[in-house]
Amino acid sequence: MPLVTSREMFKKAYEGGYAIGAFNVNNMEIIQGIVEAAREEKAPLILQVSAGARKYARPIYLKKLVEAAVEDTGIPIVLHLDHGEDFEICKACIDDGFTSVMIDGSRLPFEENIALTRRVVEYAHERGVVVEGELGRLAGVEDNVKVSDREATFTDPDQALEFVERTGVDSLAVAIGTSHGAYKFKGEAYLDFERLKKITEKLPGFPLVLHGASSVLPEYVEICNRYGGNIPGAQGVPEDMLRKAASMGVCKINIDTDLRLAMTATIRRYFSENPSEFDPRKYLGEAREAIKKIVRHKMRNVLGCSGKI
Ligand SMILES: O=C(CO)COP(=O)(O)O
Ligand SMILES: O=C[C@H](O)COP(=O)(O)O
Ligand SMILES: [Zn+2]
Ligand SMILES: [Zn+2]
Repeated sequence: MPLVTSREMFKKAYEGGYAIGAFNVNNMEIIQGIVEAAREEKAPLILQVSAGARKYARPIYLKKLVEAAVEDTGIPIVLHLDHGEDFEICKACIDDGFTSVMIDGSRLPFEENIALTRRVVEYAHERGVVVEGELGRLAGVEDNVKVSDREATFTDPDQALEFVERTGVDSLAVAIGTSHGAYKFKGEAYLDFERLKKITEKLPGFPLVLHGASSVLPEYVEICNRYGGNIPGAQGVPEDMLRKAASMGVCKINIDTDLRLAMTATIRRYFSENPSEFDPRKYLGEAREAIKKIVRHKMRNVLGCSGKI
């Protein structure tokens, strides 16, 4: 099966009240860990590539690795651009064979976000590619710009409807209190489910996307810190909140930080317990296993997409 778009996946996910996991990829071990999990869970999958990932691995390497994953596993995989900041990067990815792109105009004034998103949608749809837009701003570090909690603005439900109608996007990332990275909440975790409900009511049947959805599992934070790391107070989105979001029109749930933490915790522990080992295959192999384990857990116990191929 070749790369697919998310159109059918989202339709089924919406109707079934579950979400598809969108996992960020940066190298071979991460890709292999994720796709092995998806294969064993029989789960549809979105692999997403950020501008930073393209810069790190170089576009052709990621593309070829994902192609290998598609050929090797035969599962439906979407190749998605995460947080495309301008028309040019979206065009480059579309021309390169991506089946989905995100144009992130959320930093722009409403009208400019609409104009930019509309332009990407026209280019993408002519080529059979789907587009995710974003309205509202997440707190935390995004696009290399620090957005303070104060400036973060949640998605307005009326604007969401107007945005979708005027741009023709296929899915919409909304801001309801999540943020990127490992420090999502200072006190108790809070997501604005009332707002999510209003957005869903304005856009019935329309797939929504939740960014910044890592749970920052205490187990991995603890291992990082025990073996020389220094990430005190890291906190993510509780998994039952993600389950709830998935039952309320959120069809795509973005996870990157949890994979980074699992990988780093595993490698830190390996180095500490095996000081004389220096074969990268040993520690990267364990890191790949850790990624597979956490992705299987997410699919089966949180997103609900296991067995949905
Ligand atoms: O939203 C994300 C990628 O677009 C990832 O969010 P996390 O930092 O919570 O993993
Ligand atoms: O949303 C951000 C993702 O976690 C990707 O992060 P990155 O830009 O460092 O690759
Ligand atoms: Zn954004
Ligand atoms: Zn994001």
